[in-house]
Parts: sequence; structure tokens; C-alpha cells
Amino acid sequence: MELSLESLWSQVLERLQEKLTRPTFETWIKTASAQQLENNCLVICTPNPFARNWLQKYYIKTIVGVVEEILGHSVEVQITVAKENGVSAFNEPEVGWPAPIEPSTPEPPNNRPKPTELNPKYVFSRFVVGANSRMAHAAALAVAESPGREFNPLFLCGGVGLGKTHLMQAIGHYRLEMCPNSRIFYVSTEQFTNDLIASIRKDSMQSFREHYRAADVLLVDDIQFIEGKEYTQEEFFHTFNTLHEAGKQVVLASDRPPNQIPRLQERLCSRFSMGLIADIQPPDLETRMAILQKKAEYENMRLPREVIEYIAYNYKSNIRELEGALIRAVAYISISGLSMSVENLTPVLNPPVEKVEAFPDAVLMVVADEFDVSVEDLKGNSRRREISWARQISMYLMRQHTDLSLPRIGEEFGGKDHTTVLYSCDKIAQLRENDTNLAQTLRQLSDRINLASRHSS
Ligand SMILES: Nc1ncnc2c1ncn2[C@@H]1O[C@H](COP(=O)(O)OP(=O)(O)OP(=O)(O)O)[C@@H](O)[C@H]1O
Repeated sequence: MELSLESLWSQVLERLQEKLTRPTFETWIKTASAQQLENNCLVICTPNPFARNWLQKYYIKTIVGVVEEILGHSVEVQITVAKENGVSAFNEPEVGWPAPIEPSTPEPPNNRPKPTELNPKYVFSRFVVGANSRMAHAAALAVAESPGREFNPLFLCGGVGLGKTHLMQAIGHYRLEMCPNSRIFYVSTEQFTNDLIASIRKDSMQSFREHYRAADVLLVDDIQFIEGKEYTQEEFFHTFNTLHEAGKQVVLASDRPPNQIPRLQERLCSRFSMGLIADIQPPDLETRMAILQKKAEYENMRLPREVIEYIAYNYKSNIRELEGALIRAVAYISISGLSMSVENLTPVLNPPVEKVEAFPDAVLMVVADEFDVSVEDLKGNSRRREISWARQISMYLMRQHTDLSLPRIGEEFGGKDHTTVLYSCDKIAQLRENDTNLAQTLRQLSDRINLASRHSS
């Protein structure tokens, strides 16, 4: 006999309750509901995107296992957000991920570069404007309202995790809302380079050029990575000129202004500087609190003011880390079942490393010593597990403790590509979020690096 959706779900709940801790069950499972079961696919609804992501990340296997146990055959489980149903990601940018960037354009032919998706959360309404970002925000809004006019190109610059990508993509969303057929291309410099290489390989330069030169608004992220790439610079120069002459808008984001990007052709440097260069500084305490408050509201989280203050006070220079701390706090409280207070959160809210400018050698020596490998091993190419782990950690710490760009860090490691460095930094940062032992090791290493740097300066 076939089970009704209702009785299937109540059995699923029963079994999950046995398998999971009470706080986990109460927070993540009980708030979800079964929406439909069709063609061996069970759709589960969660109250908000945060809960959906959490279930998807940590409990999907357990849920699938339990449903399969009950039904006696394999099933697919899809997790969705209650509000998402029937609502387009463009009307409701805060839900639904990812959204296609060119909703009305047919899929490009195979030899054309694929457009990158915009993050639906990166809209103007979710951007908190503070003294640190007022000018950049106003400029982005002006460009979104009248592209190709006053500020062309708009060059957004600022440190890591301060909202450049968010503002840049907000321009894209705004244009699409105003004019759904406009061709908004968001691309990282790395992707532009990869597309270029692929089109050279496939002998399809024509398609590459047609694709990029057809943009109404071209948004290029991390343009600092164009440094030293002669061929990419050449091609980008022509793309830029074509668009600019046709009155199309170009927006660029970088961690530094054009004249501080090393090995950037003079003609590109002057073009990047001919519109408006708007910088974003680290936000002050009040703005950081407002950002946390807004984020909490969007994710339906309720937080005491003291917790918001504590997080905002300790995470100063990177909004991505600020948001990460908030998410960690909420997750920890829901799993541990403790009440939300600064005292209870201390184990998970290790404030980020104090950034004492360090010598790259200090980082290498401290990490080599800790992991019992040599500095040569760190700089070399050995793929032995313990060496490559130590190497990834030292890349992450070098990024934290120095102002070196990713390519420069790559050079410190015997000429590794910046993408390898970026991969390592992201990987360690992600692991650190959920692994308190690793977080503690990194903290201790940081203290030693600080000490070594102070001694040698
Ligand atoms: N003013 C702001 N208001 C709300 N959220 C913000 C603000 N600034 C940044 N954020 C959030 O912080 C996170 C990091 O922002 P973003 O990716 O835009 O930074 P970035 O400057 O492009 O960083 P990177 O240099 O690493 O590319 C995002 O989740 C973004 O939504």
C-alpha cells in the first residue's frame, strides 16, 4: 500500500528525532515540512534560505537514508524554501539561487563563453550604506540608473570582503529589473582569461569577441589579476574600447587602484582611471552592527544586542568574516541548545587574527617548524599529504599576515599560480569555520608569527 505524504513525513520525523540531538531536531527538522512526493522525489520545505542551506549541507544524507529506509527504495530529496515556490528569483532577489544572468537570451552556442550567474542576494536593498561606502554606493546607483553616461568605467576598489562584488552585481540586478533584455555580463578576470584561452584553443576567437563585445553592461571582478598577463590585457583593451565607444557601461572591481596594479599596461591604466575610481573602506562599528542586523533580519534570526555588538566589535576589517561569525554563532547555539549570549558563544567566536605585518619568511619558518617540514618543502611541489597541508596553511597565513597580492604570495612559494593560492586560502578559511581545533592551531601559529615578526623588525 502506498504511504500518504503526511504519514511518510511523520515517520521520517520520528526516526530523525531518534537519530539527531534535540536542538538540531527542533531547529532544523521540526521547522521543515514535506511538500510533495512525486516520481521518487521528496520535496521538503524550509522556512528560510539559511535553514535550507544548513539542511542541505549537513543533514541531507541522514534524511535521504531515513526516507529510503521507510520507502524501501532509493529516492531523491530536494530541499526548498517556502517562499520560493512560483516566485522568480528576479522578483524576489533574496531567495532562489542561482539566477540566470540573461533570462531572455537563449543558451549561447557551445563555443561561446557561458555567462556567470549573479548572486540574487547582491542587490542594492541588501547593501548597508555607511560612511565607508557612501561614495561607491552613490556611484554604483548612478551607473545603474544611467549606464554608459557619467562614470564610465566605474572602478570600485577596496580591501578583501568589503562589498565590491556586491555593489557591482547590484548594478546588474538593477539594470535587469529596469530592462529585462539588457545583456549584463558579470565575469571574474580569471574567467575572462580562461574563456580567452579556451577560444584560442578551439579556434573560436570570433565568438569570444562577439560575446564580450555584445554586453550592455560588462562587470569585471578582481581586475588586479590581469597583472602581467600580456595577451589578456591586449584582448581586454580592445573589448573595453569597443564597449566604451559604443556607450556601453564597464564596471571594474579591484583590491587596489589602477596605478597600483603592477605590470598593468599604461594604456589600460589610463583607461581604467578615466571614469570614476570609488573606494570602499572598512566599515565603522555602527555600520558593522547595521550589517549584522540586516543580515539577521533577512535570515529570520533573532539576536540579542550584546551579541551583535560583540561580533561587530571583534570583526573589523572584512564583512565576509563578520557574516561568517554571525552564521557560526547561530549554528552553534542551535546545535548546542545553549542560550544566545556572548558567554556561550566565546568558544566559536574566536576573533580574527590581529594583522601584524609579517615577513613572508616568518610565516614559512613558523609553519615549517610546527608541521615538521622544511621551508624548501613548503616552496616545492611535493604532493605528500602533510607537506601540501602545511603549504596550504602557510599560504592562508601569509594572506592573513601580509599585504602581498595572491600572485606575489605564489612567488614566495616557488612560483605557484595565484589560483592555487586562492584555492588554499578559501579552503582553510572554510575549514576553520567549522573546525575549532584547526581554528585554535591557526590562532597559535598566528601568535607565533606575530612574535617572530616583532622580534625581527
Ligand atoms: N555594505 C554592505 N552591506 C551588506 N552586506 C555587505 C556589505 N558589504 C559587503 N557585504 C557582504 O559581505 C560579503 C563580502 O562582500 P563582497 O564579496 O562583495 O566583497 P568583495 O569586496 O568583492 O571581496 P573580495 O575582495 O574578496 O572579492 C558578501 O556576502 C556581501 O553581501
